Amino acid sequence: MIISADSRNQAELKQRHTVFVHQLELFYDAVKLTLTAHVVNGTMLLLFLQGAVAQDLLLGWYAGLLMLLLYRGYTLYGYRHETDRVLHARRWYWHAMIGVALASLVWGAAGYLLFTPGDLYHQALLAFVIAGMTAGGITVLASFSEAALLFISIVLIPFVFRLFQAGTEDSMQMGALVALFLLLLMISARRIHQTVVEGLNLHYQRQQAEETIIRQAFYDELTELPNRRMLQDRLYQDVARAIRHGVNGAVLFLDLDNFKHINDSLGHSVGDELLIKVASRLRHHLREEDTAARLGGDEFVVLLTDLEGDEARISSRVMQVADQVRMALANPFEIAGHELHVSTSIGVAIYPADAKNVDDLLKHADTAMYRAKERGRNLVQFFLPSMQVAVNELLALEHDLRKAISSSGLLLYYQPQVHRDGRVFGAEALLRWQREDGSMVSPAEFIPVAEETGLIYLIGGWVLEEACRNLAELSSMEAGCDLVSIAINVSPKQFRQRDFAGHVVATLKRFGVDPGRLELEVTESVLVTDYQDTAEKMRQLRELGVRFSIDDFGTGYSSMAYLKNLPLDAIKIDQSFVRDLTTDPSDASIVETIIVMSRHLGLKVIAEGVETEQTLEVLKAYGCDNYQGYLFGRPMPFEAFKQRLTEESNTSVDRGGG
Ligand SMILES: Nc1nc2c(ncn2[C@@H]2O[C@H](COP(=O)(O)O[C@H]3[C@@H](O)[C@H](n4cnc5c(=O)[nH]c(N)nc54)O[C@@H]3COP(=O)(O)O)[C@@H](O)[C@H]2O)c(=O)[nH]1
Repeated sequence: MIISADSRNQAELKQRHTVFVHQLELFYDAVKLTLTAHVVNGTMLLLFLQGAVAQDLLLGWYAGLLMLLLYRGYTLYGYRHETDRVLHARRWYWHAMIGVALASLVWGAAGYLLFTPGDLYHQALLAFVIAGMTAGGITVLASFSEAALLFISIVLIPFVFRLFQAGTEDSMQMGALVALFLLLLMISARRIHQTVVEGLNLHYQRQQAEETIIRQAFYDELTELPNRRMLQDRLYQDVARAIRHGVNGAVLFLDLDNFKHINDSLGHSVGDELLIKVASRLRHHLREEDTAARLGGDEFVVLLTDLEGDEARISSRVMQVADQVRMALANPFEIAGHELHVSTSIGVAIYPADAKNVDDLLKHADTAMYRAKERGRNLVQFFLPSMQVAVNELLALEHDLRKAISSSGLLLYYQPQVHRDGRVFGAEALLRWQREDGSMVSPAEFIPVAEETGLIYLIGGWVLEEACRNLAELSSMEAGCDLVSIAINVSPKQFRQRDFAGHVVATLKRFGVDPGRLELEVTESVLVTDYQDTAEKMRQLRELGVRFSIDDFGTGYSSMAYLKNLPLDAIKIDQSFVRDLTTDPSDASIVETIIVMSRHLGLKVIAEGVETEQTLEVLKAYGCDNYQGYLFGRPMPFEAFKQRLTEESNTSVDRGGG
């Protein structure tokens, strides 16, 4: 409330000052005309009153008039050459007022000193000239009512006084008329002044409204940098200019690597402040003719224009600027008591070489920026045509994947997990995408795309639901199947969803599934990022009975701390160690170590990718009791998996088991 009243006051003050500056402008614009009126009327008076007034007096008055003209000419010259009329407006106002006061004195003196008592003819001539001066005066002085009122009062009152003082009937009648004229002039002066000021206020408000419209349409509200529309416009013009003049330009696409983390952990106001400071550093490090724009979020674009020379020179110049910008943003930011460190990935596209079209240029620079991120962030990457091919393929994949999600193109396969005695105790649910032509796309190919595009939320939700639906169906089957559990893969992004645990619980409830039969496979990266949040979600689900296993163990961080502290049930030894177990002694010792360690920690261990009997024998010898791999069955459709369970159950009944 206080802030808005404050800013309203400031806006009013600004308006008043701007209107005042325009009033002054109008005043000085009229000075030339005023000087002409002084010369013409003064000279007429000199001629008319020749012989009727003492020569010395007349010439003395005329000399005074010329002095006045000199002063006003001098102030007009000074005002015209003033470099900051806004800042020094007050000073020029006082010069204007002094000029008006002096003019009033000169013409007031005319009415008083050049008055001819008893000579009605010359009195009328004097009245004629003075009336002309004052009537003209109220229009040219209308921008300042005080100036107009001062002028007409000081000029006319001594003249009226002399007319009444003369005492004749004619002069007194003329005095009354001039007094009436003075009154009318005062009223007119006020009205003209009001019209002028209202006009100036309206002009100011319209100008402000236009500026606001332009600002909102072409500038980013937060950072006040040009926005996407303005950038596109400038880029369009500069590409055309570059082609015409045979020069080059560069588009630098900037993305702050850890902005999302800062925004999420410290709040949006800190995030906003950071963006404002980034914008200010960008402005500071660029030449006047270059443009820094904000596209939205933490994405900025810098436009470097007029780059001349051969390809090598241009590239090295752009690299130099890009590195300067990157380093400028790498200096810590002090915001709300935090010292924030930001790194920036920059993608570069050169025009017209890389593209002549605005959209393509921005796309290419964006693609290069993504490549910089893939290469490890905090880097500058120039666009290469091969990148575009990869991007197009990726976009096509994303498009097809979206279609597959909405048209039941996704399937869930199950790969049996078996115990030492060959009994199936569970299965890993593995996603399959069957294209319309029947071909299968590997999850290894599309899960990363789904992660990148956010489609993983939809897909992960579908997998959970499908697995629960299948688990419910298994529970309703005859004896022998009800102990089987299903493990699903949970992607890091999916796990970090705010309501992930709630969603799992709701889905289990919806299908009436025992939580103890659901296992969530998470990778080591999930466990080490945002530890508190991960631990909380795991505990919440573990309390209900949901189990957790670490997938691909040994390929990531392999921190002992999380093995000890998090509610884990099983470790899955990555197939890359299992595959060469019988031939590679290092892999053999890694596998053996993991098995021994798991046993000590009270964790179940499952070996993935078991393909041969020899591998199985070694695993058994090391004490590993649970296996998954082609040796026991490839991932298969749910119906086939059910069939397998039924067959096993029958075999065990035949053998007298149960
Ligand atoms: N977030 C999700 N990720 C998923 C989901 N479904 C699968 N995936 C991940 O995709 C990756 C590739 O999976 P896939 O092609 O299905 O490969 C799995 C098995 O088929 C394969 N496997 C199993 N046994 C053997 C074997 O004996 N030899 C051999 N060469 N390959 C074998 O291993 C993959 C199992 O991987 P893992 O999850 O590490 O246990 C893979 O990373 C999946 O995780 C999903 O629904 N969500």
